[in-house]
Formats: sequence, structure tokens, C-alpha cells
Amino acid sequence: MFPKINPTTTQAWKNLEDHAAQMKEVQMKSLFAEDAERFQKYSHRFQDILIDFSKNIISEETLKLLLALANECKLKEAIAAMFDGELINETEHRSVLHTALRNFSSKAVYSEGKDIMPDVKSVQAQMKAFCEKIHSGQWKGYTGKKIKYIVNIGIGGSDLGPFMVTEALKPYWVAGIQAYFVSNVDGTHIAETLKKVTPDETLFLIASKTFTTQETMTNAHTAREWFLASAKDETQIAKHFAALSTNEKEVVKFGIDKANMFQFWDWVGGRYSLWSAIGLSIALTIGYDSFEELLRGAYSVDEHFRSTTFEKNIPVLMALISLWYINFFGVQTEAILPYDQYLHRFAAYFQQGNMESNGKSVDRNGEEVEYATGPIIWGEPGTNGQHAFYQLIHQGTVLIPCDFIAPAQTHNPLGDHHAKLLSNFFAQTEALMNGKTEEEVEEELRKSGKNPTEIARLSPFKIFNGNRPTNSILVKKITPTTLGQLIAFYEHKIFVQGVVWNIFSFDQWGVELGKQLANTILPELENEAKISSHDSSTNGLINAFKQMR
Ligand SMILES: O=P(O)(O)OC[C@H]1O[C@](O)(CO)[C@@H](O)[C@@H]1O
Repeated sequence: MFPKINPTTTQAWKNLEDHAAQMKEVQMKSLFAEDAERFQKYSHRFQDILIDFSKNIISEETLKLLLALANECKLKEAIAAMFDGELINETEHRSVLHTALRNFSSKAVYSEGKDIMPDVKSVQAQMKAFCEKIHSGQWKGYTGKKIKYIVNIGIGGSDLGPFMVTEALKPYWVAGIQAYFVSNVDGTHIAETLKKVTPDETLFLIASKTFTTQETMTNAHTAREWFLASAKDETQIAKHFAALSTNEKEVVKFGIDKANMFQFWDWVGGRYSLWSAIGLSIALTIGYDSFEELLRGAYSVDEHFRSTTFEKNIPVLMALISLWYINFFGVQTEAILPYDQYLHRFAAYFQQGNMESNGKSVDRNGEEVEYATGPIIWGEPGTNGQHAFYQLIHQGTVLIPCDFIAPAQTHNPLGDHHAKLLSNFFAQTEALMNGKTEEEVEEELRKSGKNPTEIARLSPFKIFNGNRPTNSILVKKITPTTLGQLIAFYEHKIFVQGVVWNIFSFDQWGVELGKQLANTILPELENEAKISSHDSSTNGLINAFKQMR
């Protein structure tokens, strides 16, 4: 196991603190003015993806120190430990091997002494055969019709990944298949979905690693009742329900045929599970071959991550540059801004990926951390975001490093839409870096005919300080391959940060307390009795709810 190092005790951390004091005085635009090669030096190409880190408040010295920090925190050893199946998820005593799900080498991968690749390949073969049956129409519903609707019922990692990917890859959807995703326990979600599908043409995928998650089980039972209200025959459930899970016992208890169970394993974290059987909704929607391309894309990044020197290692650089702001500039939040409507769930997906992984305040030694860890992640597609929250990014009091992502080629070449979209993408990062000086503002106001009094009054509001960092990620086209690559970049970024912060990125104890309390409160809502067992606010709210309902 790699050592558990408090990053603040490293020499690199101390050096970075001193260096940050100097860099806080530096303007990015001066860095560009001083170095005509800056873009070439700080941008990296990975197949059809270009990542430009040059619009960051970093110098060669910054990167040298950040890389020294990674080395002092034993990142190399940590990467090897993950890929080698060591039990790095210590609080759950598990390996972390989502990378094995996209391992296209012929090499064995071991977890707790067992080569897991035969099981992985066998489930993939099962998924492929199932997709073929559904797509060819060989698989028939209870009235003899072919399956037209896929309804994935899952939440968190059992929903966000498949939903994000199927949306991102809409141009690849198999003709005749329509996918829906139900996650929220709010009955509205399933009720509205069921209005769009027919019982005899729908396949429900009950996606849950544990098969005990309240939301998913509640929705699954509602779907089952809805289905049986039409089919009126429990033996027909086998034609319309499949389970994606690690928990065979619970799947069978629910009444799903074992033959319709697609298995995955404890060493797949929920938020890293789209590559596993949880991806069946993806494979059914875009076809198994495209699903495999997605996996292959991720595999190519895994190889890059494992073998590329840290100086040129894209996820390592993404992680360290982000950490530079979080730990040395006091940054608390990052935005992910895809200039691609198909990627409209990308930020939401990595909200869970990042915040559930690195939203921790106890280190791997069980000590409270004395430094910042995971940031708040959020974002919306461009240009919608521009008309909503960019005001704050440009002129607000908080520094928000942003990732701008755009495809060079669109799947929908309509008139000049794409040129307009991309002109905004380029303009925003330029504006965030350069800002607009007082002189520029005054000159502009003068030209627009304002008098000196008006110029003096208005100019403070129109100044942009600039120097706001961005990464630009330009992708030739969003395809299964490039999407797989993008996702894997972000996954490994999260891993690298977790290593440097010395936290366990693959457990999620922080979601338990709320679940426990909800289980206590649920029976209290079953009658009209006045509640007095909580604090006065919780009692007051529950009692008011009982009166209002
Ligand atoms: O797949 P399951 O077991 O239903 O869990 C769903 C989600 O719930 C969590 O455990 C907590 O939100 C996530 O980590 C997971 O992705």
C-alpha cells in the first residue's frame, strides 16, 4: 500500500505556499506577452482531444513544484496500487478496479488473489448477446411485440452515468429504441415516465449496486405493479425486467429471473460503474459496438495515465492545476462548462463523481484534515450558462476556475450555429483572462458619446479585472471514443487529487446519516400523531406537514 502522507508536511507544499505568494501578483496576460510559445508549452494533445492549460496562473516553476508535490505524495505508487487491485478503498476493504472493466489488454487483473477478467468478459458477452436479442426483435414482450422502450431505474451512480452518456451520444441511438431514466423517489418522476411507455414494449432495468436503495426499490416496485396491472401474469415479468446489480440474493427476492441479472462486483464504485453492467442501458440505447468504443476510449486514457510521465500526463496536470487553486488560492468551487448541448448532464455527472469522492474532511490516517479538499462542482452547457451565472464568474468576488469543453465538429451542422457557439467558447476564455481595463472602458465610453461625468460614473461597473483561470478542452467530435476519453480524464483527475489530499476517494459515508434519519422519520409520517422526538424545528416541520397534507 502506498504511504499515507499529510501533504502539508512535504517540502513541495511549503515551496508552493511561498511560490503562490509571488504568483498571486502575476497577470496571465503578462505571461502570454512574455512568452510567444506559451500555448504550445502548456497545451497537450491526446488523439482527437486538445487540452490547453495555458490560461492558468501558472509558470514552469509552478508545474515543477506541483509535480514535486505529487511525487512526494507517492502518486506513482498510488496509481500502481489502484491498477494492481490493492485494497485502496480501505474503509470498505475493497479494490478499486473500474479500469478492469475497460481493460482490452490480454493481461490478468487481480483482486484479492483472483483474476477478475474472466468474469468481466463473461458479463460483457452476456450484455452483448442481450443487446442483439433486443435490437433484432428476437426478444419479445408479453404480447409478442419487440422492445421499444428502455426504462432505467436507478439513482446516483446507477443513473447519472448512463443518463449522461446516452444523452451525450444521442446521435448514435439505435433506431426504434427510446431510453428513459427514473431516479427520484418523488412519484412524479416515474408517473411522468410511465405515461410515455407501453407495458408490453418496455424493458425495465433495475440498476442498483446494492439492490437495497430506497429510491430505486420504491420505483422498481411501482413499475412492477404498473406492469402487472396490464400483463396480469407474474411469469411475464421475466420478459420485461432485468437487474444490474452485485446483490443476487436481493435480485431474486424482488422476483427477477437470475438469467436476467447482469452482475458487477464490489470493486466497482457506484459513481464509476457506467463501464459495468450498469452501462446496459447505454449499450441497449447506442448499440453494444458503440458501448465498446466508449470503453476503448477510456482504456486508451488508462494507458496514458499509467505510463505517461507526470509532466505530460493529462489527468495528473488537470488534478494538480485544480489543486493549486484550491489549496494555495483559497478556491472552493470549479465549473464545468460544455459547449455542446448533448453534454448537458456532464457537469451533473461529475458533481457526484467529484463531490462524493473527494468531499471528505478526514484523512487516510483518520485525522481531521487541515487543508481544503474536494471543490463544489457545477455547470451548465454554454451558451445558456453565459446568460445565467457568468456575470459572477467574470465580476464576482469568488475565483472560479472553469473547464470549457467544445467539439470542433457538430453532429448538427445547421447554418452558422456551430460557428456562433464556438465563437462564444473562444471569447469567454479570452475575456476571463484579459478582462477589460479602466482605460479600455473609458475609451469605449468616450467613443459611444458619453461625457466625462458619465464616463467617471459608469466606468467602475464596466471594468473586468480578468486573470480568471480556465482550461480549454477542444474535442474533434463527441463520439463514443472521445467521450470515454473525456470521462476517464476526469475520473483520474479525481483519483490524483484524492491521493495528494490523503483521503479515501472511494467510500461515501457522508450519505448515510440522512438516509438513516429518513428511515426513522418515515414511520412517523404514517399516522396523525403529534411528533416530539426531534429538535423543535424538525418536530415543527413534521407536524405542520401533517396538518397541511
Ligand atoms: O447503486 P445503488 O446501490 O442503488 O446506489 C446508488 C447510489 O447511492 C450511493 O451509495 C449514495 O448516494 C451512491 O454512491 C450510489 O451511486
